[in-house]
Formats: sequence, C-alpha cells, structure tokens
Amino acid sequence: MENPDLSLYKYKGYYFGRLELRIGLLENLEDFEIREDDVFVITYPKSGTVWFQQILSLIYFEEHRKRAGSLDTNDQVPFLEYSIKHEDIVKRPSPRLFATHLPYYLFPSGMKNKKPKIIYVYRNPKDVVCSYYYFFKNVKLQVTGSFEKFFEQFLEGKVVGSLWFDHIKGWYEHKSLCNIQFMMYEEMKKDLRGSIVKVCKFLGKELSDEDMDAVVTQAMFDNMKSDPRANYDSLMELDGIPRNGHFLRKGTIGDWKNHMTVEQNERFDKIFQREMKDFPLKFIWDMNEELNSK
Ligand SMILES: Nc1ncnc2c1ncn2[C@@H]1O[C@H](COP(=O)(O)OS(=O)(=O)O)[C@@H](OP(=O)(O)O)[C@H]1O
Repeated sequence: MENPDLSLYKYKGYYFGRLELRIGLLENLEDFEIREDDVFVITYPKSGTVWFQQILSLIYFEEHRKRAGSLDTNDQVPFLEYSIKHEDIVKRPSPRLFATHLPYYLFPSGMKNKKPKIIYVYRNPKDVVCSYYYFFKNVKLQVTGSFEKFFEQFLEGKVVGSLWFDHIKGWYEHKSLCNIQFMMYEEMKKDLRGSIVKVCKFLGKELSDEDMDAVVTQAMFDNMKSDPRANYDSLMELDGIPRNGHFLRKGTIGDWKNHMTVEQNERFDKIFQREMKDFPLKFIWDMNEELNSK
C-alpha cells in the first residue's frame, strides 16, 4: 500500500483522509452549531454510508424520489468533514442532512442539548475490511500491497476511521446522551422495506405506500448501481484517472469468506471476542443467518 502516512491525517488521535478534508471545520468543530432538526448518518467507513445518503435523499426530497431532480446524493446529504463539492455546508437550509465518519468524542458537543437525529449504521467488520481493501485498491488506486497487508493495517487502526472497535463502542456507550437509532447493514440487506419503515418512524416521516415503494426500489443495490445520482461514479472521474472498480462493488454479506484465511479469521474472532465482550448489538456474518438468531 502507498505510504499511509501520506494519505492519512491524524487529528486528536483519530485518522482522517487527507484529501478534501475540511481542516478548518475540524479545528473548530466545537463551534459548529448543531440545529435540533439536523439529521446525521454516522458510520465507520464502508458500512453503508452511500446507501444511507441515497435513502435519506429519497425520503426527504420528492424530486429525488420521482427522479425529477439531478442532484447527487452527495449534494443532498453532504459529508460534514470532507468537502467533496466545496460547498458552505453551515448555511444549508433546515433540515440539514449530513453524513460523517466522526467518532463520538470529536462530534460537536452541541449535540447534547440540541439532540439532532443520529442514525448510526454498522456492518460486520469482516465484510468492512474486505470492502475497504477493494476501495483502496480499485477506487483510490492506493493499494499495491496484498489483502494480508491491508488486514494488518486495519487491525492496527491505521486507516481512515481508526479502529473499528473504538468507533462503534464510542457511539454505543454514549447512546443515552444522543437521539440515536442504530441500523444494521445486514438487516437492511435482508429486510430493506422493514429497515426503511424503522428509519422513517425514527425521523418522524410518514410516506404514502407509493412513495415507500419508490424509496425501497431506488435503494436496492442494482438500482443504485445504475443511478448516476447515487453510485458515486461521477466523483470517481474527477481526476481523470480511469478506475477498475466502483463504489458499489458487491453489496453483499459474507464476502469475507472469499478473502480471509482460516488463520486470519481465527485471529479476527479472538480480537472481536476480546473487544466486543458484553457488547449487546447483534452482528450477522453470513447471508443465511437469521436476523433473530442469537
Ligand atoms: N444499496 C446497497 N445495498 C447493499 N450494499 C450497498 C448499497 N449501497 C452501497 N452498498 C455497499 O456499501 C459499501 C460502501 O460503504 P460506504 O458507502 O460506507 O463507503 S464510504 O465509507 O462512504 O467510502 C460497499 O460495499 P462492498 O460492495 O462490499 O464493497 C457498497 O457496495
């Protein structure tokens, strides 16, 4: 892999990507004024951010739902800490919708009084590491090393988002201070409609059956992949370098089985058991696993 020190920016113990990072905003995050009607989708990278940018765009913007608008999901639900479209996000009209990978401890503390709506999307970390590897290899064109090497870097937390374990635990342990809904990537995959209904309830949004159908259909993997507003392909062309890969790669559960060796898997399980002992949220590792099984 390219020297990670060049592509990473460490700030207060957390790794950000250097490219397009709003360093000014980061250094003044405490002054970032949270509004009560803000909505944040918070993720560790490769856990369903783009998916949720599309879902929120579809829920909130009729023209997006009706395919009348031409704005990308990234325009509708911009990243807080990355300036992909160089927009002044602070002045956006309410309700402002944001995506972010921020850890709990860096999030503007105004959240504690204003209680904006936060949706935390999590995904089983074995699939996260595989998705992440391909993202760097095919999209960012930054991995020249093996999966094995990237796997080690992920376990060291020397990637954007730092340690996966710290990110999810940081948010979960402070959930009583936030107005937060945890959403599981795998549950969305298995029951997209049910997941969107749950999110609408949390957001206080009532959709007609017809609108709900439109949201569900356009949030499906294959439909998103062919939707230029939602597949991020246009962003990939910005620097003129052709990409082999796509942001929307496989969108599945259990791809880790095609990449991790038995030894890597056993090691991962040990670390997971140590780090996530007594952690109450459920994880799904296989497409055939039932949502309600323990
Ligand atoms: N609709 C839908 N259904 C299922 N899966 C989906 C969907 N949209 C995005 N994805 C998958 O999410 C993975 C990318 O994660 P993120 O959007 O969080 O990436 S990023 O952090 O914003 O770079 C990436 O996962 P992989 O395919 O495993 O690489 C995307 O394909």
